[in-house]
Amino acid sequence: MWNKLKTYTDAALDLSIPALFEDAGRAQDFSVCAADMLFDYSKTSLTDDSRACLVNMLGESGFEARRKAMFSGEHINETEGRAVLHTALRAAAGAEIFEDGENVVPGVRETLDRMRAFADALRDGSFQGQGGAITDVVNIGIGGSDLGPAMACLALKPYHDGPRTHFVSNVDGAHIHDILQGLNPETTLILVASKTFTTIETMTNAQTARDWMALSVSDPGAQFAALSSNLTSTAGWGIPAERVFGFEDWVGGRYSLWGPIGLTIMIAMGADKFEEFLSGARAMDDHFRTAAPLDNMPVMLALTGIWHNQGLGYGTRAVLPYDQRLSRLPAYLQQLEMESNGKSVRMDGSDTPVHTGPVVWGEPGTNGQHAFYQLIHQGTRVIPCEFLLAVEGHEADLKHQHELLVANCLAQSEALMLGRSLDVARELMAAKGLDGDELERQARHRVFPGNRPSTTLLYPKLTPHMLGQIIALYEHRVFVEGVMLGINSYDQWGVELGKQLAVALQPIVSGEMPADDKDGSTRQLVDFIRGN
Ligand SMILES: O=P(O)(O)OC[C@H]1O[C@](O)(CO)[C@@H](O)[C@@H]1O
Repeated sequence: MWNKLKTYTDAALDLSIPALFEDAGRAQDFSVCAADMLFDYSKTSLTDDSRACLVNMLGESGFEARRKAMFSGEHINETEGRAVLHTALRAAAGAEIFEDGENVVPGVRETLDRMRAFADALRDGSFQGQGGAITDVVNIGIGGSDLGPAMACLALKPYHDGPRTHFVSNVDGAHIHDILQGLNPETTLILVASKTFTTIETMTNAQTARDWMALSVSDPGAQFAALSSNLTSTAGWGIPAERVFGFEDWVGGRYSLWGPIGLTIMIAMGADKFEEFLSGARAMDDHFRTAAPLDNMPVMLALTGIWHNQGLGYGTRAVLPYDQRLSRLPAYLQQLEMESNGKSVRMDGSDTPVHTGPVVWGEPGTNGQHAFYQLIHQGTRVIPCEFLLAVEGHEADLKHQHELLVANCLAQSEALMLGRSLDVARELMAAKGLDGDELERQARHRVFPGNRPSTTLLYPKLTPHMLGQIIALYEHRVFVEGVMLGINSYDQWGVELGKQLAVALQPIVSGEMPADDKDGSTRQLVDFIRGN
């Protein structure tokens, strides 16, 4: 399958992206409009033929059957024997989605109703802390139990009208110290967010929070709630069932913000707005399962990614939101994409013949422009850039700033594509009065190679509904890329080894055990740490 693509990628290396726009219809032909969004991938080297090849490869990968299998609750996470049904968390009330013969939607809606009642009680003050109404909520979780809700809470700040929300993830005591420092234990609620309820960072931080609270209130446990699928452990931790919000093992951690793990989002902006967030994701689900490939935004986002990474060998992908409130989106996508598609063995146990997921990274624009864009424009590596931009900001009184933001975003994709030729650079230097060798030397530094690919996702405004659409778009992109690669996007065995070794190293670090059986480097590090 991958050999077929090579014919087109070889040819693409000589293509001029600007020249492709001699076709007046290119911008429109190489874009997808759906659900009020525009995804423009025309500033890439994809052509009708290479795109058709990718669409054929998609068909050959068994994509349609796999998509159906996912939405209908089959156990497509084969290495863990689980269904992949995060889409059920945002299904409409009354929908029917079966897993092992049981319709899971009533259970999902029941949990959402319980979340709503709890969030309402916190927001209207009927749930009281030991010093009055809850003013602050701290979500203690890591990975998927942190990145999603933390990203979404920040993204939807204009909609916050509930208690303040905070996130603690790192086992580094500095994190919880700095967050708790400013809070009143009598009016703070702790949400322990952990699918497994065994993650050492989260359980350690939860204990620290309980100790902190016990210094000030008589019943610290009364201000704790749990978001988990391990109901035995939450009970063992003394959190009463009415404050435990559970979910099933068919929700992967990095896909879990649509249910109980999203409780912080619901508390911050209210259950109705949370429903709008879910409805956005649902709209993207409906689009993804019904639209033909060329009109299907997640599919085309994925095929563009495959073209750049597996096709042209560009190993990283920059995600560049021109939207300050999406500043945690790159970190969130790092887990979503790299934990999902960072594999090297296919479903059947064979090695993958091509690279799998790219390195995903990024920062919001315009900040990134003043940091790493230099390398993107003039460095030796080609880095496909994915711009995201809202047509309208929330700050009506700062419209001129939004216009500047928009202009910057468009300018970057234009500069990446068009570049600046040596002739133009020479003219610039001549206009500065240079000539001869010095003109030539200085001009060369001012050349931009151009022909650098980017895509742009435009959306009207970052509302709860729109954020739901955007996140679901990326979730489905990961799915499509995973299917084409033939890998399981829903396990994460690669995180296990380090966790096990950390447990074994802790008594060595603390000096309870010798480091004798460790390698020379680890022994040296331990000696240095102990010696200092
Ligand atoms: O929600 P839990 O079970 O604490 O897990 C947290 C995170 O840890 C991981 O298992 C990786 O270590 C992620 O997949 C997950 O999101």
